[in-house]
Amino acid sequence: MSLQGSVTPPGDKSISHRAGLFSLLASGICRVANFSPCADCASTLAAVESLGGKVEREGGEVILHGAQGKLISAAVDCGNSGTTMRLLMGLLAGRPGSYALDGDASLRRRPMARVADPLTRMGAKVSTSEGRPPVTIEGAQLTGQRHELAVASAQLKSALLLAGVQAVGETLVIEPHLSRDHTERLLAAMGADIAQAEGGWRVRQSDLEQLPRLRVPGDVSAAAFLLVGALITPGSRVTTLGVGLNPGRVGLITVLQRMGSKLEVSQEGDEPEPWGRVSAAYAPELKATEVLASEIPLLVDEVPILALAATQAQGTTVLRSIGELRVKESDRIAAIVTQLGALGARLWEEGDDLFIAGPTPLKPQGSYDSYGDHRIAMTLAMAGALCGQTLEVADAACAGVSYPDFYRDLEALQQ
Ligand SMILES: O=C(O)C1=C[C@@H](OP(=O)(O)O)[C@@H](O)[C@H](O)C1
Ligand SMILES: C=C(OP(=O)(O)O)C(=O)O
Repeated sequence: MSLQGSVTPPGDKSISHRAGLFSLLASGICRVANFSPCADCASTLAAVESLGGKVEREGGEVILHGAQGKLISAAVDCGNSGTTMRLLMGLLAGRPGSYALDGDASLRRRPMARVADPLTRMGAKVSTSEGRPPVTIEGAQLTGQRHELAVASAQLKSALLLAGVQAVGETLVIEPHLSRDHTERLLAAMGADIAQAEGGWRVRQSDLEQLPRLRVPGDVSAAAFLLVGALITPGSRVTTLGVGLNPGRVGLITVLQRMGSKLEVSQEGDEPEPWGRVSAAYAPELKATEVLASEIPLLVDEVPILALAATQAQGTTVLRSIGELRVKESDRIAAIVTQLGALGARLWEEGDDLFIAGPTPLKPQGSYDSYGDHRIAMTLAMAGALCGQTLEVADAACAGVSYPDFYRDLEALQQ
């Protein structure tokens, strides 16, 4: 069965989170079109409301009423969403009040000390449970600091910039490798005093004003599953429409092009960020590649689906320094190795590097596990599509964490 046709993926999850959360600090009213319908962004909107922000929904748009930093002390459930929790930590650290942040069993396993420690240096009063959620915050007056991050993480960088925009003095954030810059772009558009400096970003205390309108581009990380499906499934051609093309998010496209795939990208607009269409056609002669540590943040959520593509490429693909994947919704390295391995793929880990030898025909037998991780569930669904069958996957419905209509869109493409 091939994949044929076009798909409009949901609004970008990262940008939707930021639009929702930043309204807590800003004045004005923002009408957001194409806000992501995913469960993670629903957690963000619920968090905004529990902290005193006003959110309305009208004709498919989300209307955010700026709370101007006047928040209410609250216990906030961040669900499965690391972005919600980490960005809120930075945002709430500078607000007067007491806040408690918690989440589901997966989020409770994820590291938060990487955010709590630098915030503490800025004067924040943050406590964690041995570096993990639940997190409590007593708002305090923050002081700007210079931060050189040990990990390239847009969530950590964003938390510190959100603290910095409320802090006395200058805050500088320098990453080991560049990561997505949605926070920097949106803060600048909302009037923040933010600029590039010393290879990172510096920010000063600023009043923020919401954009009156914001149209969220489609989520390229959601599109990625269907595009890779088309590349590896004979006879396929899929176009994804209206997807975000932020340079910090298109690492998968660059790597797949290097592997010899037929991927076409055409930019059609640049508001609020570059966006356009991406088409993929079956590529029978994919070649293995080496993906460098500096490229990983640009495709961090696409590693599972890139690993599936690599099982169909000639030679051994190496993904360097992907240790961050161990602390996502599941240990994604373990999940990829066991689940793709159970399908017959030849892949192994060496330290924080992942090796995938191809091409290997995949042969479904028995049942598979998503570990409750949406990116693993969707990767397994695309492996099934390649094999022309629907795999039995435990908790396949967790795809809704980022892409609620994923199975409907996949089915519509299957010919
Ligand atoms: O900033 C963001 O919106 C995100 C950043 C990434 O996490 P890290 O920055 O922690 O790697 C990514 O995995 C996550 O899905 C969304
Ligand atoms: C890691 C992810 O999200 P978060 O960190 O926000 O839970 C993801 O969407 O793959």
